[in-house]
Amino acid sequence: MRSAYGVETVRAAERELMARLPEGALMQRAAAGLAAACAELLGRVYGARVVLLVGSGDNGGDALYAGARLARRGAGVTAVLLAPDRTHAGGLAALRRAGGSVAPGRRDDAGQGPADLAAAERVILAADLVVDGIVGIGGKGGLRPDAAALAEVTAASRAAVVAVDLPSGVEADTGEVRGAAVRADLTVTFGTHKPGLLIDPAREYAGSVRLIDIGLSMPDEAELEALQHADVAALLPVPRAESDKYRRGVVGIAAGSARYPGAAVLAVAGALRGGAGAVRYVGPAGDAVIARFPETLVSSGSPERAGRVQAWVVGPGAGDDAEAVAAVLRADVPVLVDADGLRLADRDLVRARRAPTLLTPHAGEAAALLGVSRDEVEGARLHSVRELAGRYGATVLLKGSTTLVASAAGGVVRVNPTGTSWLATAGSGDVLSGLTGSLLAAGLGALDAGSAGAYLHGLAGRFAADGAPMGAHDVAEEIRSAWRDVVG
Ligand SMILES: NC(=O)C1=CN([C@@H]2O[C@H](COP(=O)(O)OP(=O)(O)OC[C@H]3O[C@@H](n4cnc5c(N)ncnc54)[C@H](O)[C@@H]3O)[C@@H](O)[C@H]2O)[C@@H](O)CC1
Ligand SMILES: Nc1ncnc2c1ncn2[C@@H]1O[C@H](COP(=O)(O)OP(=O)(O)O)[C@@H](O)[C@H]1O
Ligand SMILES: [K+]
Repeated sequence: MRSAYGVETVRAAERELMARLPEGALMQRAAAGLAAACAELLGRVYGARVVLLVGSGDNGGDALYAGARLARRGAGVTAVLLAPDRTHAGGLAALRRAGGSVAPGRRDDAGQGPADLAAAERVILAADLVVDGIVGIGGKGGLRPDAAALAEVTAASRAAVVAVDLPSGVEADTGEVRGAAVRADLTVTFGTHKPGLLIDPAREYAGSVRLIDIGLSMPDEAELEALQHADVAALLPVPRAESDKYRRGVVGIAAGSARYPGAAVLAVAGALRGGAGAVRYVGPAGDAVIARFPETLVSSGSPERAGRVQAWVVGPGAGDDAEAVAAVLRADVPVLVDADGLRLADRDLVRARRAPTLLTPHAGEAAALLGVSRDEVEGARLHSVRELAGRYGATVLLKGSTTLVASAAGGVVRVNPTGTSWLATAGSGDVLSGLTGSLLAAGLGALDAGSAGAYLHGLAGRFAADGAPMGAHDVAEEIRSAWRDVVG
């Protein structure tokens, strides 16, 4: 399990540890890890041109001490100071002792003003490596103009960019990015991941992320967590000697329409690979389903008369069949609502349910449910998924470049680490809903089913694409390889 904690929790853990350590020890640990990562990225430190972007807090202090270490190994290190009078004094002294220099300030005489942008631009454009120590977990709001200008110059440079703790300009707690932010190739983060490093759009700015252990001990419950293979393997159902098809769970799929029979086929394709013992299909696309998957138990008419199921999936390609959605929501078993079902589901009916409900919107569907724009959802995924979960009293899986799963009761949010943008292909969401519904039928809770489903689906997408375009049915076919990879 990879866990991420918000700023307040990190600060509390830092305070607790700092009280037991000599002053400055934590910053030295951070700087040592940062310098080692920079050296590795550079390959050859001696003679490398390194520029430090230094803000007024301890994030800048980390950059300065790391820069001093690199200077001692022969790099030419120049610091660009955003606020010379508030620069970390110890870090700046260490850099100077090691032979590093400071880019000229705006007042030519003593060079004491904030960095002159033209001078900063010259050194940044000539650098091999830029170390972004503008701001870390102390950041508030979008970058101020001076800092934003440096982020923009850095983007124009061909230097490798290493962000200290976080790319400056991204929100640590949410993954939101308001205005300019530094785009890093590598982010070296300290003590623990922060939610912003795992959630888009901020995640994209972070590049690859390296975690440096500085000895913090974090609470058991994280704010955000990403399952790994072993966590998913422990959740996946395995048939035992006493299993039969009913005991393994029957998943009902109420999906598809005369117009969209393919959605039914794809949802069934996912469900057949999700661990339930049988898949029932109810709806107008029975012929298409049975032609492709003869093992499906097919019926038409109302879901209420389809026979017993342990979980329902409703909505993919369902058109306007509001009655089928209402009938499924009245069933006292776990229900997954996707696609058209989201539009048709009555919120009070969802809220009144006693069995678990899992809603699986993409950003556009979530936007419609929340009454905001798609951009707002994509810019604030964590907020959006929590808000929807609260409003509907349901577990919500928000799909997209960062898939998140949140429970109605709050608590930890799961982020899926396996996704791939190749999954942005018509019908792949239908496969996900079938697969995840099958996991619900097999007995997983809604948070676990959603996160294990997204995990397998992401992995299957990677296997199916393997660097080339693929269709949603290819994803369904690779679920079995993904499953084997996870449990193997
Ligand atoms: N507290 C600790 O024990 C440790 C902290 N470490 C480092 O310290 C950082 C936190 O340091 P600080 O609390 O000093 O905070 P930061 O250095 O992250 O940021 C605070 C400074 O940035 C400025 N600032 C805030 N928002 C800004 C914006 N939007 N645009 C431009 N400037 C802005 C503020 O004026 C303030 O001076 C961590 O991210 C990490 O890099 C590490 O050295 C490890 C140990
Ligand atoms: N840019 C992306 N990166 C990673 N995964 C994505 C991206 N875009 C879409 N996906 C995934 O692809 C699937 C698409 O689902 P959905 O939007 O419901 O499509 P459809 O309705 O056509 O089935 C979801 O699992 C989603 O998380
Ligand atoms: K930073």
